[in-house]
Amino acid sequence: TCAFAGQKKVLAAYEEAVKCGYSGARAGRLHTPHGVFDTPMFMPVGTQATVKAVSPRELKEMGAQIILSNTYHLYLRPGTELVAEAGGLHRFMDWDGGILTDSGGFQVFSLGPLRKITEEGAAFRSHIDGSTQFLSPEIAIKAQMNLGADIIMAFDECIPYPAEYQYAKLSTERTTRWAERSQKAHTRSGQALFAIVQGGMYQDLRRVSANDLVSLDFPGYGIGGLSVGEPKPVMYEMLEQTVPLLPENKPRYLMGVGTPDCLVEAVRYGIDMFDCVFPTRVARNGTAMTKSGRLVVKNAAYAKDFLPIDENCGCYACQNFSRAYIRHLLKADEIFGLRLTTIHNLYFLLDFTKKMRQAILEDRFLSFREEFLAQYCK
Ligand SMILES: Nc1nc2c(CCNCC3CCCCC3)c3[nH]c(NCCc4ccccc4)nc3cc2c(=O)[nH]1
Ligand SMILES: [Zn+2]
Repeated sequence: TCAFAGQKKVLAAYEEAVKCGYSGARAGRLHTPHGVFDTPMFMPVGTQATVKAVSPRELKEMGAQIILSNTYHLYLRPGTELVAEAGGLHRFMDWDGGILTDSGGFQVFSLGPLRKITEEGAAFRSHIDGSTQFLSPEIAIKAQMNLGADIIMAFDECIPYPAEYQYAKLSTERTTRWAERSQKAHTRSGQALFAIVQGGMYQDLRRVSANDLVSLDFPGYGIGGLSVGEPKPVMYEMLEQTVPLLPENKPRYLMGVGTPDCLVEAVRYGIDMFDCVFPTRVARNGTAMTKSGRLVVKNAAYAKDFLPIDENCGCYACQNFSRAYIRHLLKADEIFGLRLTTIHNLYFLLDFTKKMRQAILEDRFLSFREEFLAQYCK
């Protein structure tokens, strides 16, 4: 099971926080069949059963605990039965840490060119061969049981932004019915099924969604329908409305959020888990993440810069190579260049969540947040 046990709540800081502004920040431990993991945590994304350009050994070395994979992609190719025959995702990709799979809801609505949503589920065209496919709560849960992740997600609709109130209401109610169907279809013990809170950008719908899903009693909760183009203050407002309604002793997973300024704000509201393609995606076009913002190492300015991307960074790229060298590799289309920027960006975010955890445990999270935000330009 996936119990959120042994969470350490530093009451003194919270008391202080409550007086000068809400802080639900917490440092917890997540129990799964593949280990006990520290939160807050960033989860590297491996869409097709690989975190692009890095090996499982390098992921372990940089401190990755749980990685993501995607039901939508693996269902289309190579097929989830094949992965089950291979012994499941952990065996297939040689990863013995934690794995979380998304249910495919988001990808169907964001990748699928054609999409028709009914009470039954979602019809879409495969982005690989254009064939017509169909996903429902039952199909998505069966696929995730085949893949064998430690944490799986209920089949949901990520409401687009902006959306009319009426549409958001109907979709959120349907997502709750889909969560119940996901729960009924989930028969694999030792595997945790998280529900996903929706509600668009409407406070009342967010509260109804959270309350309905809490009464269905899941071991953890994703917060969906955010980071879909809404202004950041709106995202924070939705978090403020939603997170306090979720059980304190269960993990909260903010889906698709991955820049450090958003992570530190979300942790303040009580989020424990994050995933985002951002760090690996921008790495592949030569952008490195640093505590003062982004550094486009491909720029001519770094042609003769023999310093590392970040001299205080402990990652393999910063310990051994210069900006000039990495820029040269990227300009020469050398795969090793992408590997180095990816390793740096993943290490940066994994290390950032470790630093937030330490700050929470030492009663200094709010000052950590202030200092970080002062230095980080979006
Ligand atoms: N079920 C579900 N998933 C969501 C996701 C996918 C989370 N990442 C899965 C991961 C699995 C492995 C393959 C990759 C995806 C979201 N991602 C975002 N924003 C990302 C916004 C973004 C940020 C940077 C770059 C691109 C997009 N909002 C999301 C909302 C939902 C949601 O309501 N329901
Ligand atoms: Zn580095």
